[in-house]
Amino acid sequence: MNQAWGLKNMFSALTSLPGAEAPVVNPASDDMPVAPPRRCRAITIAGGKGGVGKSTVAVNLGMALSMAGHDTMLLDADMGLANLDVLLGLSPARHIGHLLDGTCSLKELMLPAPHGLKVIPAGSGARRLAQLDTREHAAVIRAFDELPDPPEYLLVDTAAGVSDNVVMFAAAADDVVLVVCDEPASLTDAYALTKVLSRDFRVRRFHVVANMVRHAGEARQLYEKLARVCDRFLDVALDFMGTVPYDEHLRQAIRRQSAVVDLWPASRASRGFKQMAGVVDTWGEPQRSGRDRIAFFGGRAAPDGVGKGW
Ligand SMILES: Nc1ncnc2c1ncn2[C@@H]1O[C@H](COP(=O)(O)OP(=O)(O)OP(=O)(O)O)[C@@H](O)[C@H]1O
Repeated sequence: MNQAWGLKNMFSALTSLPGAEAPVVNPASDDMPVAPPRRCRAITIAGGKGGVGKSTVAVNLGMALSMAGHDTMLLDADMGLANLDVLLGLSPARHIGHLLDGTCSLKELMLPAPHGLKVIPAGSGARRLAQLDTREHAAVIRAFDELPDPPEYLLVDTAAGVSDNVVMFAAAADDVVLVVCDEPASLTDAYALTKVLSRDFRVRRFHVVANMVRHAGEARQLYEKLARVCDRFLDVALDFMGTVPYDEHLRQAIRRQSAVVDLWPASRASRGFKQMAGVVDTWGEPQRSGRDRIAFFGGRAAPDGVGKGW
């Protein structure tokens, strides 16, 4: 089996509720079918370049989805340099490393954030975590299978660059969001990531968020620049997902270790995040299922050396 394709379907499979395809019979009414439970939609937030606002978008889009009544989970996949817990003022006692060494479950790792958002912290300052191999990343992805009640949305915040960590989580997700801002390196790095994901992992669709936008028209220009070069050289489709204006409220919210959508819901940035949450809500359920592909990682023991010296 092509590994990339396997992973892509795996993530969807592992975050799907058991029995998601089959109509469920309501026990109260003998044979009256009820709607099957909704599948989890896994959305990876990437961008290539550091500092473009990936974590900011992940936290605020995640909380905007929660505020809109969606069961939402945020996974910090910036292993070794985690910062979502800091952005939200959370104090994790454990991290993904403890999940990998088997000393806690995904559910035990989960931290509650405001408005019902759930956060899975990655751990900071552990070099070993920043060097997870393919099997270890796969084990993290597989751990979602343990969740008896997967969320409606799983947002995955990734690191900068095109490391294995970033491409595995992006390739495994249902959607990839590219966060860009008006800096030449942001567009070239976003293009490089798009190229790797499309060429090596067959990711064909990307959603673009223009961040730190300072004037009307800048967001569209950014999107069009990236779309033009991708159209010319890659076999991908890009859609424009939304805009976050440059907004000092965001920096103040970070200093107060809170999400701007929580502290200042009427700010310009918050309005951008809420619009984006509305866009995500139109995507509906992921089409892919592939529960049978769970066997791809099934039965693998914890990789050697995992959990030593976090
Ligand atoms: N729309 C915005 N308006 C003002 N400041 C912003 C905006 N978006 C992000 N920032 C600021 O830019 C900085 C970088 O943001 P963030 O940490 O989210 O980027 P990142 O892409 O996740 O970075 P890294 O790759 O290093 O993890 C932060 O100080 C954040 O407050």
